[in-house]
Amino acid sequence: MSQQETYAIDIAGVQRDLRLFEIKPGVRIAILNILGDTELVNAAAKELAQKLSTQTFDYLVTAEAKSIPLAHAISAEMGKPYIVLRKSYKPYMGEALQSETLSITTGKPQTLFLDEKDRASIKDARVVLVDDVISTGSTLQGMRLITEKAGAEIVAEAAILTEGDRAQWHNIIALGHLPVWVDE
Ligand SMILES: O=P(O)(O)OC[C@H]1O[C@H](OP(=O)(O)OP(=O)(O)O)[C@H](O)[C@@H]1O
Ligand SMILES: Nc1ncnc2[nH]cnc12
Repeated sequence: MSQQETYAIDIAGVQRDLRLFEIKPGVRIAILNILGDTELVNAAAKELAQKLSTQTFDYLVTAEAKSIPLAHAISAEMGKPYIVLRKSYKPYMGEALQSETLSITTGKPQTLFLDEKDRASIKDARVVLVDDVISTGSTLQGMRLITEKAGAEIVAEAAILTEGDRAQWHNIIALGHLPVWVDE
């Protein structure tokens, strides 16, 4: 196993040393946590907004939690509203739609909920799905299922970084890619 503890990356002109973390025995990923990192969020949002500028859409859609500031910043750049799929249900969400995910970082199922008011907003709308990192794609798949169930059309999918199997993610609008380190 490599002794490397961090992974250096340039994201939209911002340098960061991402901490390597063993998510399961023999498998390590470089953790990107954009919460609180205003410089990185704003730089990434600006570049992603530029890449999305050719798309005609009504809403950005993201999943709680770490990618919320990214969706907010892209929304501010592009003047388009955003919707957050929540990971716990509150009674005020009414007849919410739900779908199950299993992200690489969490290792156990999580449920995404689309509030009934947001569900009404995206019916027949054109949406762009946004995530901070797309790794196994489980969160992305959950977002796809729930937005399609709500009657939205997905016109693009964007992330700051993709991760792992690069070939899977050639249709994703992204600013870079992260390896996954697997012990021999
Ligand atoms: O492609 P996947 O394997 O699904 O992984 C990607 C997801 O994993 C992380 O979220 P996490 O589950 O850690 O939740 P959090 O943002 O609420 O911390 C990340 O923010 C993505 O949403
Ligand atoms: N490298 C990573 N950092 C933070 N969240 C992630 N979710 C999936 N891969 C991730």
